[in-house]
Amino acid sequence: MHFTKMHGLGNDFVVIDAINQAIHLSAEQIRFIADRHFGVGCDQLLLIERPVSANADFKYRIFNADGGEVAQCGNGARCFARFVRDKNLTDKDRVTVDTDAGQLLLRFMDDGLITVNMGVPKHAPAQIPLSFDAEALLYPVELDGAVIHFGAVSMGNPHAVIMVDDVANAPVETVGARLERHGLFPQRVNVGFMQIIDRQRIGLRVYERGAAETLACGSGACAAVVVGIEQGLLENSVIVGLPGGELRIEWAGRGQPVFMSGPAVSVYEGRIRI
Ligand SMILES: N[C@@H](CCC[C@H](N)C(=O)O)C(=O)O
Repeated sequence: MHFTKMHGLGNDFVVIDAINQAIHLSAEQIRFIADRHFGVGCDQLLLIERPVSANADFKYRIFNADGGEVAQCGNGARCFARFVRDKNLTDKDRVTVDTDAGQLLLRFMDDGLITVNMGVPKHAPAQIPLSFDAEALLYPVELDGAVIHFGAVSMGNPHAVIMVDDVANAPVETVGARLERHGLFPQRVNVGFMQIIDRQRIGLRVYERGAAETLACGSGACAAVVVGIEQGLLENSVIVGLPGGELRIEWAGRGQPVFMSGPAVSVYEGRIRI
């Protein structure tokens, strides 16, 4: 099986052309490929397939390192776009892709970055999903006797966002891991730790569902900015500083899509026998 190792701000991917190769991977095989000791190593594995809708160019599927299939991946979407152009699977400047979270529109920009229309965020608890009856700006959760408050939103995948004073020292591994599997989130959750630096800049670290902390999470960056704007703390265009680099996130408010702009890089080509 041929693959390309790619990354978006250090959030790394094994990307596989499943149009020109017959690929059927079990969850166990995906865990093996993603393993950093025995396999290739990656946060997510991406499969590029033929579209399912008449107006789309491709379909892409996303698997976390734990083997679970999920519906949304912002950094993966930019890598998908770079992959289909580099492999001459398309020469379009605007690409439409089917995902399990709906269609995404991707655009190659003159500055070399890729902008993704990440869709309209969903706020109702049932749509996240989150086990609260009523929607709120912040929800409480008790962990080890302490009450923590978080914002929550779906970007096609579930996100909880906790505000911190110092993102470098945020309890990402401990609180992130506990909240990822907390009973409040029936489909588990991605957990972001956001430090507001000013109204146009935040620092963010994300403990990802099915992958633990990554160097960057595109959908997590969108979720954090949406939560910050909803609370009146951020402008409509925000630079998100992640451990792996920066993304620009733009959101005009309720009912509008979120736009994410950032880089996507190919690292090497490889073959693996499975
Ligand atoms: N790294 C991704 C998100 C990947 C999926 C996520 N871990 C989930 O389970 O929803 C991104 O850049 O958005």
